[in-house]
Amino acid sequence: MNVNSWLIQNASIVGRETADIAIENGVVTEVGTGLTAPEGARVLDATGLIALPGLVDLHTHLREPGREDAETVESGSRAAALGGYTAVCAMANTSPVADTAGVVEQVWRLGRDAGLVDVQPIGAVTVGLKGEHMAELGAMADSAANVRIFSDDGFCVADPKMMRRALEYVKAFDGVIAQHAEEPALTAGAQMHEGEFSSQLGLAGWPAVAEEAIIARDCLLTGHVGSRLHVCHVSTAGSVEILRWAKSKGWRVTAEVCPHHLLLTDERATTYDPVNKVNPPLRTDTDIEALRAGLAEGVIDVVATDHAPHSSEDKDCEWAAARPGMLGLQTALSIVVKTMVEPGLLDWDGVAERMSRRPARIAGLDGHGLDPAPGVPANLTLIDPAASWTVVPNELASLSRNTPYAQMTFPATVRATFLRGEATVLEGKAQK
Ligand SMILES: NC(=O)N[C@@H](CC(=O)O)C(=O)O
Ligand SMILES: [Zn+2]
Ligand SMILES: [Zn+2]
Repeated sequence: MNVNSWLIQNASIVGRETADIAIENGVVTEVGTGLTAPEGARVLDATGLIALPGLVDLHTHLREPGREDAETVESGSRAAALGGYTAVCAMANTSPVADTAGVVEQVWRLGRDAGLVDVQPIGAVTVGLKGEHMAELGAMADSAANVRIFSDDGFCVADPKMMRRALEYVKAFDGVIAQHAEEPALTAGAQMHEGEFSSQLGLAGWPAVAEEAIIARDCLLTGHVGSRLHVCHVSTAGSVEILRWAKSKGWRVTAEVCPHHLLLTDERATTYDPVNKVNPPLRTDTDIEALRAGLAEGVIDVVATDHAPHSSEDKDCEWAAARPGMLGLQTALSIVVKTMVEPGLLDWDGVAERMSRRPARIAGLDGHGLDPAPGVPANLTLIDPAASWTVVPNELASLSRNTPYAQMTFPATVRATFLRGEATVLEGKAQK
């Protein structure tokens, strides 16, 4: 038996026609009806399931090196595979920071050894994420990790001159600067969204303008320099308007929204449960509506998880002391189904576009984000759209437990995930 050869029968291909998918040695060889199994192949009955190109996450925090108690490359990879992902981009805010060829190669190797998803390291823009000196972007790009996205995520590249230089530098290899848009002078001490609830609770607010001012500035810089900007975790209605304007200029700007910003509001802070503390913070119903519309329209290109595991010592404390961030990899698809597919804002092709094809294109991940067709690497996920599930924190694959969705029931489950024909998930269970 060849572990990378399969006949997947009766799957709905990206929500369209029902067909069989034949996979030989990790590559799709045929898509059609009544196919015979390749030699040595295993057969999987996918009646009622939807086959999507494997999901690609542009924004994942694995905590290795440095905080292996919160997540390792392997545990995060497992959570990703269970969430339907075949590739994740690993943020640079590790310890040490991924600001050298050595560290990005280490993360890349750990991902390859875990073998559950392709782990594509993101490199830091500045040394130690400090915003003072540019990191060795070229050396990271030329390394075995082949870095194309650079980000100081967790922190904003606040100095406009540094941002301009970084945008200019990455043009040489068609790289992207992914910005955590937060004007630090406007968010000092901030604990949650600045609005009705922050006044009520007496917590320092994080105003929408702190995000919007940086996005507007960076769009202008990118337009001026002719480089590529990607905006991380867009969270406000005003940001969507600015992005629409920047795109109308033809500037090379892309943007992501996180599932939690499509579903949860700042009212969650009234629980004082730090599981709801995240950066940028949960916003308002008006923002949610604009983010959903922007994602449907394509002003926001992709859904990214910002999976941010934190140990209980960093989360089970009072609100002000807790680290911001929440788990995301295993719930992202279900939340997109709930917030976008069920209300009729996206169909399955739209989901494939925003969770697989576009993120793969932005990250330059060849072999990902491709619909099943002869000759394409078999990176696939099989979804049961009719099933539902309830989030039980202890059952998640992450080493951390900081999900805001405990005991919530969501539509759609991931039944199987294939990485180059190897089943990383079968019957909803991780295979290693
Ligand atoms: N989103 C968060 O609240 N936290 C992220 C950093 C970040 O994405 O800004 C983390 O690394 O924990
Ligand atoms: Zn961030
Ligand atoms: Zn992040």
